Amino acid sequence: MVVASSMMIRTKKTKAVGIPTIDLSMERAELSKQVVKACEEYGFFKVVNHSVGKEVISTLEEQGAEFFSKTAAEKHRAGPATPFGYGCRNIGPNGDMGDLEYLLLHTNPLTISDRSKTISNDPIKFSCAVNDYIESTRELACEILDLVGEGLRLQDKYSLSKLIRDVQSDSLLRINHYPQMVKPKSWDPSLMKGNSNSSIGFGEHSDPQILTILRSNNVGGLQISTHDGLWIPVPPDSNEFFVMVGDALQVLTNGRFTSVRHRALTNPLKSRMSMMYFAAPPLNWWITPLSKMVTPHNPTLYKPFTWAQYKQAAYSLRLGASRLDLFKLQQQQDSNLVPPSP
Ligand SMILES: C=C1C[C@]23C[C@@]1(O)CC[C@H]2[C@@]12CC[C@H](O)[C@@](C)(C(=O)O1)[C@H]2[C@@H]3C(=O)O
Ligand SMILES: O=C(O)CCC(=O)C(=O)O
Ligand SMILES: [Fe+2]
Repeated sequence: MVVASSMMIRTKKTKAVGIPTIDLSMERAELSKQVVKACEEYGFFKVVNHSVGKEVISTLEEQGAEFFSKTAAEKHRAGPATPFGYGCRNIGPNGDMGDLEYLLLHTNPLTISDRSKTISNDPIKFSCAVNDYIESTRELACEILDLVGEGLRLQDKYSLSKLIRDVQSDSLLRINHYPQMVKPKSWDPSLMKGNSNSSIGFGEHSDPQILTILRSNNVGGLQISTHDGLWIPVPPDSNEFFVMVGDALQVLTNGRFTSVRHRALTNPLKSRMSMMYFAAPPLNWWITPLSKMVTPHNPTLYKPFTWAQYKQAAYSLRLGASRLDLFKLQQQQDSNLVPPSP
């Protein structure tokens, strides 16, 4: 591992696994190498020494907490989330359920100001908190994508961040609230995990976008899945951010990076609040492997598609689906079936 440091975590199977932790203040050439390495190995890492202001984070956290403390009837005024607005237990349009409630917002400032009217008694305060947080996390996402551009030695190192800087970007902000869960007598066993007291807050999936910037309060629950199928609990850190590779970045890098599968469990003692900025391109932009990522040895793995086409596929499938399979080139899917030439 070339990562600067890592948090050592012991899973139930007592396998020690390090989650890469990357110090953004380190020297640039080494930093870009570490970012690429973490994206390749895990599709997930923690960043420290980022430039997002503490007040920007705490202001949105306060606004989120104020909203979730309202009565159910008040909260439902901001819903249902189809897909934007307030949602409770239902995730997406295809019957996925989890023990959480959430606000899902498009990052376009006009839609935020409109939505804020149903979310807060002080809509201007709410929309300012949301806009400031989006601006800061977008900058962080761009910084990381520029480091990826440098680490991969792309001709235009800004080509990835350009995808999400556009004013028409389809990026989203989500605030999830996982209430403290005391196991009731009539518990739905399908939502329980093993014999622990935790239930599934947000089921296993990968994020469809380019990059996710996640931050939570100091309550654990997030887990990532390793290549050998183990679930790794991620120790929470309310001052720092976690970065996840999404499906679109997997395609842009022609499979060199893999989008990370993850899930969130509830905590039996404390409620958890997380905030995700999902960095996405404009709807009509094409997602196709970057030319530098395609060589005779690494032929393109995916059919070209627009972000709108990918979203349509994502929303037609269940949360945990491996939706990228729909866009794999037939040649690649069937390569194992082709008999070797004589
Ligand atoms: C079940 C679903 C919820 C989701 C849309 C989908 O049909 C499949 C992808 C899901 C996901 C996961 C990451 C983000 O939380 C999200 C907003 C996204 O872009 O894709 C959700 C979607 C959602 O909750 O609407
Ligand atoms: O709440 C979390 O920690 C993760 C949620 C998540 O993965 C999502 O909203 O896509
Ligand atoms: Fe996610």
